[in-house]
Amino acid sequence: MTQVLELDHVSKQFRSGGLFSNRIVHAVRDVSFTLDDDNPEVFAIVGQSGSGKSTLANMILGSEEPSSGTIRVHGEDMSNKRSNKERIAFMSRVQPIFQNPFEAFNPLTRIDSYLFATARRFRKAKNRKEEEAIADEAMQQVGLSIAEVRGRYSHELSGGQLQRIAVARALIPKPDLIVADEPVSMVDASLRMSIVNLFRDLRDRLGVTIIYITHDLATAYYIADRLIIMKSGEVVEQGDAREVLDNPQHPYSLALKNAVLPPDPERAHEVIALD
Ligand SMILES: Nc1ncnc2c1ncn2[C@@H]1O[C@H](COP(=O)(O)OP(=O)(O)OP(=O)(O)O)[C@@H](O)[C@H]1O
Repeated sequence: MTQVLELDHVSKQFRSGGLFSNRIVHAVRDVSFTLDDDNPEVFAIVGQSGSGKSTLANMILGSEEPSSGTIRVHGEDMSNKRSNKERIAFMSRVQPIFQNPFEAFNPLTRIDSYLFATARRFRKAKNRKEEEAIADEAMQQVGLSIAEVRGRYSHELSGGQLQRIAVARALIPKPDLIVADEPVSMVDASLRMSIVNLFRDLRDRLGVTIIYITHDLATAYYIADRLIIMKSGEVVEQGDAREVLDNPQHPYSLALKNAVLPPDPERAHEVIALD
């Protein structure tokens, strides 16, 4: 069995409070998990603000180095990959979706040009016709088309549409892992369900593994196959999402569940829509 991603005792410390401060923040402590290649899943990383979720995401995306431990993508240790060619090969396999779709797209740049540039960079599109075909294929995967955004700018589109376009852009390199950091928290509540459903759909149709990072147990319960719950940088609970959330063992998971999930968690989707 091969692994899309393997975290092996990964930790990250930051020095906080300036150059001469000795205060150390343990943002991530000794986190290990694996995501198998032949079993695409939605894997949720759940925790409240400051629990270390984004630091973990940044390390998986290669934008932060672990202080200790190893991250392997398809068995390769990412910390050795330094050349531009190696970076592009890595990025084509692991793609990010960020929290704020309005920040992901420059207001002065046409939306379609982002998709075309990604098609040139990652799929070697040689002319506009090839760029259009690749961009349209990705847009169709998220229920849109290139015709709908041609010549338009980010302020002309809703947060929900922009987040779908961000997903389309992430699909262009044909990744096998998408790391989505709080992807619905800035999207209108009425559109959240359609975005979380899209992740499940991509898992099933394209076999993409999704790391879904959230503070929101309701969406995690609704879409995740497995999850880890983080507190102060540590994994306090992990396993099958339904099993963990139906019967949390750690007091923190229990408190989190009582705070956000309805008494009947099968109705989690109602909370997501009404939030
Ligand atoms: N570059 C940094 N320098 C110093 N401390 C940092 C840095 N990045 C994160 N931290 C600290 O590490 C801890 C974990 O932060 P992180 O952003 O990973 O948490 P989070 O769960 O993603 O929270 P949020 O949802 O608010 O982003 C916090 O105490 C944070 O202040």
